[in-house]
Amino acid sequence: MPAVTDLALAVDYFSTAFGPYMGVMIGYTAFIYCYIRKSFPLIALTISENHAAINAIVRQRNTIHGWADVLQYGQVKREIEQYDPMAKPLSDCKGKVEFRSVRFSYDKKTNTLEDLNFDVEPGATIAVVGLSGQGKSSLLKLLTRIYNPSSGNIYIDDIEIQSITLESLRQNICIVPQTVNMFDGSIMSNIKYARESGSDEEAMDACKAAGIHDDIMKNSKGYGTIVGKKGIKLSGGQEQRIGIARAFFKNAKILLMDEPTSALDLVTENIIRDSLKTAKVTKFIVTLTMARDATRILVLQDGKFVESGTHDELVKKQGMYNSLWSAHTASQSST
Ligand SMILES: Nc1ncnc2c1ncn2[C@@H]1O[C@H](COP(=O)(O)OP(=O)(O)OP(=O)(O)O)[C@@H](O)[C@H]1O
Repeated sequence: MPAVTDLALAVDYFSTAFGPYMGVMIGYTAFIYCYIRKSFPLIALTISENHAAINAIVRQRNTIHGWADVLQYGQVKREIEQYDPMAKPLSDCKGKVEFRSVRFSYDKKTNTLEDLNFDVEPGATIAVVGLSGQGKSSLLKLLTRIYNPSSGNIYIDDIEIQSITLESLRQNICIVPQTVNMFDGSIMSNIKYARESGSDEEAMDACKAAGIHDDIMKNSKGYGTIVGKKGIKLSGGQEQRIGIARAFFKNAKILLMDEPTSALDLVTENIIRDSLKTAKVTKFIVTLTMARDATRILVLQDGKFVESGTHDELVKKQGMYNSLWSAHTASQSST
């Protein structure tokens, strides 16, 4: 029942921003608008992947600027929704991914990504690394069709992704974003909204794999503990692990992790690394800390791949990856 979830999320979020009466009105209006446009994922995606923008609106409470942000974001979504009317759902996704001559520009003037070519076999792990602002997150946004490439094509299982319905594409991809969105509700509902048909046991297994189960059980109400505005405040690291648990629980064939361990201690990071090694899904990981486990590391500089290989190969090469890795290990040993 994704439509019900979208409606509940819409009402909940708009109520937080605009008060209960306006929130219900705006939430319902937005829901009906999305229904008409056959785009249920719009609200859910806006909320889940653009948590920072929505939270900024919540913090500003009721300002007209907040609305402008929502509408502007909706504009981006509308552009993307102009996909092939003949688009079909992706059935039995294997998780093979291909980028062919992909170029992308946010402003149609400067290229953020240039001529990207690579293949990923099902179940492989790709680490995308580079300095800040080189285009790592942008690459992931193209795969989820938050944006379309300016030119070139992206394929999943040899099917061009613009020929796949947006809903189906996103059902087969799960994302651990840099900032994890928690909504008011129990920990269990925060995990299970990723896949409503999943069981409580599966949710708990996902939490064990993400190293958050023991923390949850320390609360007297366990998985029934309410988080968010009406309940306990989770630490950044706990939120991040809930985000990872959600992704494991969704059990999609392609997993995208955008700096998933930035707020985690070494022990928890190792639990997650072990879980990822056994997960039989295609993984894109944007973080240096986990790059050494990757089947292949792609080093991005100024929107282009400048190096590609395994950790050992790239360390031997003494190039950009080696510099990043040396700086990373030096910073780890000094903390
Ligand atoms: N929505 C946007 N509109 C315009 N430019 C953007 C947008 N998002 C990112 N950029 C620009 O695109 C470039 C690549 O950004 P991106 O976030 O992909 O880099 P990154 O390698 O993931 O960086 P970081 O490690 O800091 O997250 C940057 O110059 C950034 O300023």
